[in-house]
Amino acid sequence: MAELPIIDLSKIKTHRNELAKEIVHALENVGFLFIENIPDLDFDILYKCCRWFFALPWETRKSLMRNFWNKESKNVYRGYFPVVEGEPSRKEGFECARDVPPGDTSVSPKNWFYEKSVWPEEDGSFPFKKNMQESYEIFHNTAMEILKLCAIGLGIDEDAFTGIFADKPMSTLRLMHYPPWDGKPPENAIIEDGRVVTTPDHMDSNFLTLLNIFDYEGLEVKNADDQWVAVHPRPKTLIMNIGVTLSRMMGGRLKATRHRVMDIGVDRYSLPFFLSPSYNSDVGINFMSKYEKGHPEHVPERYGPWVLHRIKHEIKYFEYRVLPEIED
Ligand SMILES: O=C(O)CCC(=O)C(=O)O
Ligand SMILES: [Fe+2]
Repeated sequence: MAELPIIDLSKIKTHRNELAKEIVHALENVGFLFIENIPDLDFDILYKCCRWFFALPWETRKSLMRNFWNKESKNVYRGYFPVVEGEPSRKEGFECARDVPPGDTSVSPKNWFYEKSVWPEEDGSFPFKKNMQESYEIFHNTAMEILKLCAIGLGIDEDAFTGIFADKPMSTLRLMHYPPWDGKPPENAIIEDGRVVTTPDHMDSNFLTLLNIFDYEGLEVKNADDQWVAVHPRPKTLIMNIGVTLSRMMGGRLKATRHRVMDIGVDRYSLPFFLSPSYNSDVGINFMSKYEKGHPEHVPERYGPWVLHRIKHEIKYFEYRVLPEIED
């Protein structure tokens, strides 16, 4: 695979069916694509958000740390997670989301997936919270437009997918910083050919990911011939892939492609938006049988419990295996 397919969103009104077919074709084959000409998205602001946050004093980052790493914190899920020595995933991150509207009593207080985002104090020189909240909404809207195209390309109702995000999506906007290894990397970060990973081989668990890699190399995806291929950054372009949730609903017809990040020897920043359905929405298998005859019967399944089990007990990435269970 040479380059990833490129979807030009400036054609969204004029070439709707064409784009829809291109997206579905890309998801049926490569599973990764570039998205360019995204309305309203300011890549310079996104980069500034990364640089601003990770330049904050350690004490400030620590005060936003999840409760697992800082017992003085109340936040379990949102906020800051630190670099954990000995992990093959060498990154610190900051995660935020759209808060549930005040007074919404439909969410159990024990359901930490919906806890309020925590924010660092600002001195007025850079509107970090405002930029992050606005960017979250731009990513969300972009994802909804893409999912409409995806449905059109599959020949089903345009809103077949968007409905499960209408009420309280569990999406996350994450800033990431990969600092260079401090000395020798741990054995579990060294792969077959002696090279070093900073995010090991994985598939995303959520529904769809929109990723910014700025000007950084390092991302690799596995192609249909089972070869790792480098994704070179393109200016002002997002990388899109789907997660296991959507792939599983589609019986594997749309591909959740394996990917990893290689050590590039210097600080690396990236910014993924992990689009995730609402906790109670149905992401069960055989989704297409809701729209077409000839598929095995759809089996309803709630997103929240399914994804918690997957990230905590099956995948066990360091930032997720520490999460508590949810009784609901
Ligand atoms: O940092 C990157 O380029 C990709 C990170 C990634 O794949 C992830 O966080 O799921
Ligand atoms: Fe990923």
